Amino acid sequence: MSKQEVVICHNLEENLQKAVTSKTYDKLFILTDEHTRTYCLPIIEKYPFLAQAEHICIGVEDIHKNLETLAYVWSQLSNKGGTRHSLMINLGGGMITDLGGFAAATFKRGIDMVNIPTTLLAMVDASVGGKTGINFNGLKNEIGVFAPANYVLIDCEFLKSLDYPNILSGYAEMLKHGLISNTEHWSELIKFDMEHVDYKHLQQLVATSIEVKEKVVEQDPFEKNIRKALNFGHTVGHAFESFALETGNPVLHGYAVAWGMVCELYYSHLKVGFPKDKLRPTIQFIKEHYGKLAFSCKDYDRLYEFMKHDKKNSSLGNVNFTLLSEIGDIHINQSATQDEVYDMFDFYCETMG
Ligand SMILES: NC(=O)c1ccc[n+]([C@@H]2O[C@H](COP(=O)([O-])OP(=O)(O)OC[C@H]3O[C@@H](n4cnc5c(N)ncnc54)[C@H](O)[C@@H]3O)[C@@H](O)[C@H]2O)c1
Ligand SMILES: O=C(O)C(=O)C[C@@H](O)[C@H](O)[C@H](O)COP(=O)(O)O
Ligand SMILES: [Zn+2]
Repeated sequence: MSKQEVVICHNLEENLQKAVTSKTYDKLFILTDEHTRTYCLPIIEKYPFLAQAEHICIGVEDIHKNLETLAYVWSQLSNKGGTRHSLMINLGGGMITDLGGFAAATFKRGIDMVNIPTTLLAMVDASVGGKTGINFNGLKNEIGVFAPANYVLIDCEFLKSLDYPNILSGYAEMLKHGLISNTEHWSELIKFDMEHVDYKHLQQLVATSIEVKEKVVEQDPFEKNIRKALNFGHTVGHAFESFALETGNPVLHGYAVAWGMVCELYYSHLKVGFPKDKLRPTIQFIKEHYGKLAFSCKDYDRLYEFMKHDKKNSSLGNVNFTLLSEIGDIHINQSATQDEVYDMFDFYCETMG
């Protein structure tokens, strides 16, 4: 996988111009969803070098991260004269960078793309590292490819119009980066005042968070080994997310990851000795800020069924976890029996109230 250039922008116009003139592109496409078309597109569409760009807009959030929307984007690229020498600019959150990235990676076997993430989650996680895809068959990211954007342009100005639940959602992935990196970063994240967000300080934390992800991706771009660390919290988190979507109460990805981390930290404590003095404050932070997902023991079988489809598994029936014996001490390819998974759910229900 070729390396992507991640730029923390001080002048987005200049950085984007550099990206779109880095090669001779015959056509520029800007992909937005209905919200980023309203809140984010006005910031960039006035740039003179984007005057002739074609616009494609899709519906919002994960219910649209599907095959139908993907086919719509492909048809727009095709009908509006896209060629292999066109450039796709994905302007939005993780839904846009995942789906737009997959559309660009597959249209005419792949065209160049630039990600301009506009949510906290997409800045620290989704736009970086090359995982693209769509949900399919009720499962998260079931279809996709690894395809890094040529450039990722980070501008925290976009966060000004983002609602608080989506700030929290992105913060959950930052917390994950804290847990898999080092105590200093984790502790700074746990102490951060989420009720009165200091955006300058947040910007510094964003830069550190991106570095954590980039370092892991550089070592293992195709998730054969250590990249599984970035999936911490997701074995259970994706099951929670798919379950919530299926039962008609979709939740934000980061919330599902935060709740997934409660289960996986508990299991880390049992299986590899993650220390209690870090378990408690992390769970407390998640409980205070993210509330809880409502489910009962009647739902355990369904949740377990979702977990059997996790991409880290090598065969159905063997659920693969990434665990932590300390902050930054990562144990990949750990497994749990069905009883152990149900014990995690019991712990979750008892602890989260
Ligand atoms: N590829 C990866 O490595 C990776 C990593 C993490 C998450 N993901 C995926 O990312 C998706 C979640 O991404 P997300 O949390 O960014 O959600 P999202 O893209 O659905 O955006 C959340 C909401 O915020 C709106 N929005 C975006 N930017 C805005 C802005 N600046 N101002 C106002 N509103 C704005 C969107 O329209 C949407 O309504 C999930 O599908 C998840 O699976 C992928
Ligand atoms: O970049 C990665 O690797 C991750 O696992 C990051 C996750 O936060 C992200 O949600 C990713 O899309 C999950 O991938 P999946 O392979 O479990 O679908
Ligand atoms: Zn995630």
